[in-house]
Amino acid sequence: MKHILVTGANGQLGKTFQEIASQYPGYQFTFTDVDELNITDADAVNQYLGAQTFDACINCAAYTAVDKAEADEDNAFLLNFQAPLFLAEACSNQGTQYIHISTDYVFDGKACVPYTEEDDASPSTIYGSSKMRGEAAALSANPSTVVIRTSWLYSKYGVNFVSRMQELMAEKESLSIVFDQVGTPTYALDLAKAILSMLDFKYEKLDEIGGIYHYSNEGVASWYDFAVAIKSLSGSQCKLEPITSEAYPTAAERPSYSVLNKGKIKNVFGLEIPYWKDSLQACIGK
Ligand SMILES: NC(=O)C1=CN([C@@H]2O[C@H](COP(=O)(O)OP(=O)(O)OC[C@H]3O[C@@H](n4cnc5c(N)ncnc54)[C@H](OP(=O)(O)O)[C@@H]3O)[C@@H](O)[C@H]2O)C=CC1
Ligand SMILES: Cc1cn([C@H]2C[C@H](O)[C@@H](COP(=O)(O)OP(=O)(O)O[C@H]3O[C@@H](C)C(=O)[C@@H](O)[C@H]3O)O2)c(=O)[nH]c1=O
Repeated sequence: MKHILVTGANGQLGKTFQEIASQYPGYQFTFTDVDELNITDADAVNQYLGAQTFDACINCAAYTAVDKAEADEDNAFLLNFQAPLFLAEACSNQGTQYIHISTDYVFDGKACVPYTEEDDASPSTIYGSSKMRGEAAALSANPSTVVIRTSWLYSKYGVNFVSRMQELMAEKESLSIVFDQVGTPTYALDLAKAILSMLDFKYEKLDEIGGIYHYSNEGVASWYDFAVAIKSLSGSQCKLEPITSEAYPTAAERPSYSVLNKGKIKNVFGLEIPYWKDSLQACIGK
């Protein structure tokens, strides 16, 4: 029986792991959030990982408020850079496989073909910079770290673009949504299952293939396209207007293109990835 520690377990990805845990009888899960294990406390992290034997630690905790981070740099870096370093070091000391989640926002968005793991990260936001530093710190302290970059995550838990759109569509007659930022939505349930199948598929060898992997759903969409699909699946009558980013100023400037190339994760782990609209239907239909 493999023992998996999930940190940040009350966030949307963490709750998704909680939802599916019973479908994986080969794994024993320990779920922690800040009250049980504050990952910004190095001593607490060392003690927690030293007190029990974990085969893997999946870190779902992060500072994810992209606009707020612009004026809250210290806290964003504490959670997204320092804390992953503490976890990666503690995992290395204990022989625990560290799985770290990162983001498409490490890219500046100037590309026009999907980003591979070899492409240079050059974030334009504090959130993206803090996540980029976190990836690098974890990999340098513990080269067997598996970093999974994902994008536009949604689920039935917490606040995300899908829940926000559904709420706004119910309140307003019309919404304006940017169409010049393009990426790929990712259903947290698909990501969680992919991570568990990675642990299962080549678990014995996982520590030999540390590095960065890209995972999102298949396909490409703008936020406007995403909103149109949410509207259609939710049966909303709200009018949606496509606008440019210039017409929707935000504290953090999002990448205009952040599609991830998933060739590596599919080749190494033999993953089959669902198309984003099918997964959206699976989420909203639930
Ligand atoms: N959301 C998205 O669209 C995307 C997310 N990602 C990445 O995916 C991962 C999961 O994101 P998501 O599930 O959306 O994140 P959430 O923001 O939903 O969840 C993060 C969780 O971490 C908890 N947390 C905060 N501080 C600490 C701490 N010091 N110690 C332990 N736990 C803490 C939060 O608690 P509290 O709420 O009380 O602060 C929350 O429960 C992150 O690494 C994120 O960067 C990547 C791409 C897209
Ligand atoms: C609510 C709203 C947003 N938007 C725009 C703003 C922004 O450019 C885009 C997305 O909005 P959000 O702020 O909801 O999403 P954002 O917080 O940028 O989402 C990001 O979160 C982090 C954690 C990640 O790692 C990324 O992969 C990505 O998922 O939609 C509109 O155009 N109209 C609207 O009414």
